[in-house]
Amino acid sequence: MTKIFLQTSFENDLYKEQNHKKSKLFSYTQPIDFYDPVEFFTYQSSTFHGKRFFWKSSDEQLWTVGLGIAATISVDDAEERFQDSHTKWNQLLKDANIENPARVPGTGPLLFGGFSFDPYSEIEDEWEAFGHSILYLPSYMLTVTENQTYLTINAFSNNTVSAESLREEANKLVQQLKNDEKLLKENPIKIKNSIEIAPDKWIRSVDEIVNILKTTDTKKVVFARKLLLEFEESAQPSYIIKKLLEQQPDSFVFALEVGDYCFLGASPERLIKKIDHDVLSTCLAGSIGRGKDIIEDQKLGEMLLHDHKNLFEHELVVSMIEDALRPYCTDINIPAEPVLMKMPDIQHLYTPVRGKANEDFSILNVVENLHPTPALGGVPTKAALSIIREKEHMDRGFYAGPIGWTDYKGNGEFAVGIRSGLINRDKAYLYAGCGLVSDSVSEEELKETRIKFQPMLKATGGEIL
Ligand SMILES: C=C(O[C@@H]1C=C(C(=O)O)C=C[C@H]1O)C(=O)O
Ligand SMILES: [Mg+2]
Repeated sequence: MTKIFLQTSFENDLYKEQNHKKSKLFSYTQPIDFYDPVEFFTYQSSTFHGKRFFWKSSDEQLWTVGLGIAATISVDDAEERFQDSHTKWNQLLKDANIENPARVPGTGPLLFGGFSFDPYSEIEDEWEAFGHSILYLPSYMLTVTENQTYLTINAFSNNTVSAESLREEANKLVQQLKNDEKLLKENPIKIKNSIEIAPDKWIRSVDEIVNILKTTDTKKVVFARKLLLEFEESAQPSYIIKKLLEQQPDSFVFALEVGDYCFLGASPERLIKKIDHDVLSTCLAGSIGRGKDIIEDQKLGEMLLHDHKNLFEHELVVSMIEDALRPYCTDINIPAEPVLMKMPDIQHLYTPVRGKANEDFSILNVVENLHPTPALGGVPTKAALSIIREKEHMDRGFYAGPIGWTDYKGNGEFAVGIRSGLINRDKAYLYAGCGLVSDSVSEEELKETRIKFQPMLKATGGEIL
């Protein structure tokens, strides 16, 4: 039987063209019985630790989990990261031998990964392993969609790999999964310390920025801060993922591991989704807390829907997303007024943007055109980014950057990596930001970031701030 190379072939190796000169990608997908995605993520964690990803879409239409790395696409030139990733992905797929009879979006060869918020930021130690972009083609991938579970295996070989040998490999794995002892029991994570990084200084910077917004043409700046958590022991991402799924059922739940680092979170904000010709982006900006009962909750919601400051924060996002999608879409449809999106700790103003992809649409290029929207950057983008660089004094890394997947058919979905944290053994940084406009009040914005820390704090068993 022809030898096939599974996760060991490109382990810890960047995708280099010469490696793939002779070897080509063999990909095999088959439907299997349902298998729990979090259990799959935990399967043989000593082997796959550091080379895994997890994704659940906010509408629960797609779950995908990757174990092991068949290839990594990362790029040297941060400025060209979207275009270069797109080109390398197409090269990798060019002579690929793909067996995927069902051809369901999210199955077959698929890249999962993300991009840093700011390609010009200086990378701090904690984000070193991620660089400015990282996309994995997994060795083994589980997809749950449309009430069916699929297993995909990707491998490179210089020889012809028969579908038969990949099928055998798949069957072997299915058998092992069935026999696997379920490991997830209770959440053992305990927080030792939680330290907000310089909140007083952050408040002073907010005042300075608001002053700039009052006196210049800059209209909005999204300003973020971080919080350090220290755990009693190393925190396993599986437990945090499990909690996020339980506690934030309407969010995207994502995790991306690079060595001993795991970037994960529960984001309510879709950047872009494309399935066949259908395109969906969402504008999410403008926030208020949840009430302690239905009456108070409705009152807060009504206030948000009519609040000038929040409507302005929101409107800036809608018009930018419309402009960014126009070159790639026809039939763009945008409701005139936002509605409420209620998450467990917070409610937001929400406007969906729909369209049909034209022939110029390619998801990584559209992500490039959209990122950063004024929900994460500001207006005008350039001025806002330079204020963020000057005042924030932290490396956002992948926080607020695009995170998601694209398959070999060009389908895909990216969220923005907010309500998130970077876990490294017994430490984590959590991130939260908020849209500042000229009538922002710094104390209120601090409160808003405190609410935005809650999903990750609760999932790690932390105290409510
Ligand atoms: C920046 C964050 O959230 C963004 C800012 C919002 C706001 O200021 O109202 C709302 C949703 C997000 O677009 C975050 O959660 O860290
Ligand atoms: Mg806000």
